[in-house]
Amino acid sequence: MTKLGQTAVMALSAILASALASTAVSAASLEDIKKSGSIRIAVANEIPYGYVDPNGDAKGAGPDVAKAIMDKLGVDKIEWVTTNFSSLIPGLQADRFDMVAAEMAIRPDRCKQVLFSEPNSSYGEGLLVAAGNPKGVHAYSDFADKPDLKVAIMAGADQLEMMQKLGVSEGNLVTIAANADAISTVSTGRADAYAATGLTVSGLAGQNDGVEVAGDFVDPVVDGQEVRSWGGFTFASGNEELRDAVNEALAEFKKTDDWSKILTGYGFTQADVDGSGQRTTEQLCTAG
Ligand SMILES: CC1=N[C@H](C(=O)O)[C@@H](O)CN1
Repeated sequence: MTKLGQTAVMALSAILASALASTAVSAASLEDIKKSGSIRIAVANEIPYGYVDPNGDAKGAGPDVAKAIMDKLGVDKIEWVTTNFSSLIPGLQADRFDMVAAEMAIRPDRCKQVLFSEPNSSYGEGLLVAAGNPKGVHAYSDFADKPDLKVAIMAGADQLEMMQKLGVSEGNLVTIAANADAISTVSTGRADAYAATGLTVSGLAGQNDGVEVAGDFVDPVVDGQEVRSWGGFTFASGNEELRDAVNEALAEFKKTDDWSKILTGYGFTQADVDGSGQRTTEQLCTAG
């Protein structure tokens, strides 16, 4: 390329970069939120983490704690947004909402894309199977050991990485768009089980007689450790002020009985509640 050509290409790249920068969306700041008295918070309709019930009321460990936090911050109005789990991070990045209250697991790959509060919860894994567990599935590793078995996972959820680490091949994975699709996927035999958190699975099993929680469940061991997740509130990168204000209010609220009552009221065990304080977000974001 001639020198003139190179200069033209560089000039064009600079124009493109500045055009892209000017269209980049920036999240509502803590100041904006306090001034308007209103915040947009997303959930992924997953009982008991975050969901909007048929009356339009937001419920779950994330929303109930978020309501208490917003009260402390003097934010009167919460506009609840429901979206698929896989759209939570892109939605924050596109400024569709200011915060996520889905108890999304704090993981290093996600910490590179968004900000997390300190943990609000901790939880383990489970399996949803068809009534009577016709294939006798009891562990995530079954899907690696018995190649004819298929397991459903929700798009964007961390069970994908667990299955990959356990050696489950792509062909044995059935990806569903939303948690609500799990019941039909499992009861019709499209997949032999749905892998999700233990509480997600019991929430679904309680909704339909065609499915049940796999009994004698063997907790998955990945990278030599039994899988445990720590859920937190999520914010767009750059929105540290909002994250810090939420962290401050959360730390205070976690000292109260109201906080633990919210969690146990949604089925979290005392070990889940106590476990939430056993990791910091920094530790979880930098875990190997
Ligand atoms: C609350 C929750 N946690 C996991 C995750 O963060 O990927 C998934 O199981 C989806 N739902």
